[in-house]
Amino acid sequence: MGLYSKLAAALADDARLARDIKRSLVDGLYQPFASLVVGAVSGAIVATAAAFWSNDLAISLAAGAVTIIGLARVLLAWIYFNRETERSDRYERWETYFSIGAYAFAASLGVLSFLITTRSSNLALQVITPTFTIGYAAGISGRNAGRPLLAIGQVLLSAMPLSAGLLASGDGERASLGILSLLFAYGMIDITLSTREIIVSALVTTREKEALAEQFRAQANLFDIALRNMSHGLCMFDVEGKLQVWNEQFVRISGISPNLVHADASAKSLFEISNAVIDATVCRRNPAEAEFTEATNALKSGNLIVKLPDDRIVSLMQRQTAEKGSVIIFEDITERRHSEARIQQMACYDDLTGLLNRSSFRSKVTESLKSSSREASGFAVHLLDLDHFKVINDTMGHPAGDRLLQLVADRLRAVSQASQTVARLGGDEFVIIQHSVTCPADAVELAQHILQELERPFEIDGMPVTVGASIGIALAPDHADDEDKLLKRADIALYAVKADGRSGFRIFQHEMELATRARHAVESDLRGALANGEFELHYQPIVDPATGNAVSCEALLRWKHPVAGYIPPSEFIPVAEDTGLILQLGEWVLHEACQEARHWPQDVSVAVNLSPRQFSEPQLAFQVVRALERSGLPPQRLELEITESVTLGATQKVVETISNLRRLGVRLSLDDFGTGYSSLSYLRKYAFDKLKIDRSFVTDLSKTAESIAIIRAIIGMGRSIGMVIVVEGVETEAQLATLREEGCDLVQGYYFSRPVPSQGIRAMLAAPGTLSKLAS
Ligand SMILES: Nc1nc2c(ncn2[C@@H]2O[C@H](COP(=O)(O)O[C@H]3[C@@H](O)[C@H](n4cnc5c(=O)[nH]c(N)nc54)O[C@@H]3COP(=O)(O)O)[C@@H](O)[C@H]2O)c(=O)[nH]1
Repeated sequence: MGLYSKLAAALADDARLARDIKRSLVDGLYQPFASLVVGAVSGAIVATAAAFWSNDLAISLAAGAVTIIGLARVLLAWIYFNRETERSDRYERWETYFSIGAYAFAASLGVLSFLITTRSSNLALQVITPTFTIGYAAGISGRNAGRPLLAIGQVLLSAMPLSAGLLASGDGERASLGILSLLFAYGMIDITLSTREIIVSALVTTREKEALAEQFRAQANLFDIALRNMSHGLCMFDVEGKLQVWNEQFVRISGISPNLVHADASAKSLFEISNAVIDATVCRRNPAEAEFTEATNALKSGNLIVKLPDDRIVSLMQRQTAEKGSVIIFEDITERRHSEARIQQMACYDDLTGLLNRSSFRSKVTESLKSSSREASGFAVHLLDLDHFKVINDTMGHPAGDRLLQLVADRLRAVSQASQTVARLGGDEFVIIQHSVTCPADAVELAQHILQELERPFEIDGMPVTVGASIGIALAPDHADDEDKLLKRADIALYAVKADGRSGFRIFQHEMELATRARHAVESDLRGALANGEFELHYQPIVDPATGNAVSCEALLRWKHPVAGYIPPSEFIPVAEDTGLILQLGEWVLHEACQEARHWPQDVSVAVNLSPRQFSEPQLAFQVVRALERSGLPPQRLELEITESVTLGATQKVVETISNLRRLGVRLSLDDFGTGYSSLSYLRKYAFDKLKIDRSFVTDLSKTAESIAIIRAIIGMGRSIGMVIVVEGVETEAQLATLREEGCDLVQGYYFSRPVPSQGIRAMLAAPGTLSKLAS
């Protein structure tokens, strides 16, 4: 490539150079400072010598210029070194300043050489000055090669006048020196351009390296930040299992002393130091394998859970690196495990009793069904309901109710063997799965055992509390082969126990299901019966045995089913109570009875039965007022009959309802006395007007001496607290005679009349002779 093309290429390349490289090249012009000083001082020495020895004004002027310019350049360099910020921000300006000084110095040196070769005859000067100039040009071509135009300019400005002077001398030897000097300048320019290429490429390479190093440093820094700030522990092992990289979290999570964690520590030694053991609940253990080998194998499949000596649980996850090493991520999952266990506990167990809950029970039944079909063995489901739990809950408060449920759960746990499953389905409903039941007798035995255990009094708040239980039993696979059906059939059996008066157990029988279906049919028909006018009230007189006059009549509900005919209240009242229909029905009875009583003699009252469910209805007192208002019946002519179960579970609401009713002026009778708790304290507390002794005592009058004794005692007690005693179920003259002898206030029963429709009772009341004839 020719010199010109080289120069053009260099200049074009120069234009493309990045600013910082150009800045470095300009900076290079001022470096080293000493070289500038040496150049200026040597130039000044040569110039002084020339001025002194030549005794020529022009030479002296040129020598002065060399000296002054040289010194000015030193001053410029000094200023440059003292303006640190300015010199890098405004390097173009500093390049210009330097170029002016450099061109001026080269030109003055060239002029001095020209003048000496043409005007001085001093041999020493003719040697020293050109030599210095050529030396200067040679040095400058290398020193300033980074700025080629400047270096070439300096070479030309210093060497060309020297060549011109030598050529102009007319002397052949000097002329050849002049030509040599020209060739020298050409060579220097070529060297400048080549050197420039080397310098620039070195600078570019350095710059790229620095950029790479910076990039690497930034990445390393980011990596370090990421390592330090990750919540997980991390360590990286090389192909030989030697530690290469780790973070603080690794040290913290692994519990290994920090001074034992160092580069090249082996994975095996770290594992051993940590004293970690593989969590057997997660990994299948192979006792033959050493812990570390087993851990390594487990990690190969991706994940490993270990337990540390301080009971922390750590999860390890391994990834292989491209270099066949491995990166292991550590996570302390102790908290997560505990939360999972808590969630699991909450999902599967009943919070109050710690027994399995309904959903776990269902899964257990499913499991039991599967295993029973595999092993051809049977099992029993005992569905258990506490008797009168509501009463205890209402009277003693919910905390006491909760305590009772916990104590019941404890006893159930104690009676059931380890293989049996005990669960609480909700409220006071418990269930037990009894495994390996070969015959119904096995289930009977357990049910009896449970009942015995639950009959023993519990101690709550220092007080003995007695509850019974009812148990419905279904046998698998005989009664059902799916959990829904099994539970449903246990429930049907339980319902049968309750219908029989509770406190016992029954094993499911298919007839029970028929009864349940019939009950469901009643339930669905009952919903439309009121609207269809299928109900009517019959009335039964309550008679004064002394006069034979009816003092009141009890209203008794009858359902005239369009297909089934008369359905007795014992069949539909419990269904109406369960479904809540009793609330509407009860209101209708109240209205109907009050309206009817308006047609009776004024001294005859009407007695209306109220179900316990009606008492939980805040509107009851209002309904009574409305019935009285609409019928115009005076409140004193209305008697409300309630059973003991209402008073037993007396909540504040019930107490308020009873006192509201009393304030209205209506009278209250306690019905079926003697069949329940027969508590004297209730009689006093609610100040009933009447007490009705249950008809079962009258039935037994002729059979047991006890019945008469009880009736006598109740009559005596009632009298003492000013209550009217009514005895129900009088069917014979003999019974009437006995009761009259005992001083019974009022009697009721078939002996006088069965319950009759309104026309019948009206006729009876209009002709009192009918009843008195019987009474006499
Ligand atoms: N909440 C409501 N309950 C009601 C209502 N109407 C009735 N009932 C309750 O239904 C139960 C059964 O009643 P019923 O079949 O009508 O039987 C009553 C009488 O017929 C019967 N009785 C009367 N005298 C005799 C007799 O000499 N022998 C005999 N075997 N039975 C007789 O007793 C029933 C009345 O009992 P009681 O209520 O205890 O006074 C029954 O519990 C009714 O309370 C209603 O409208 N609401």
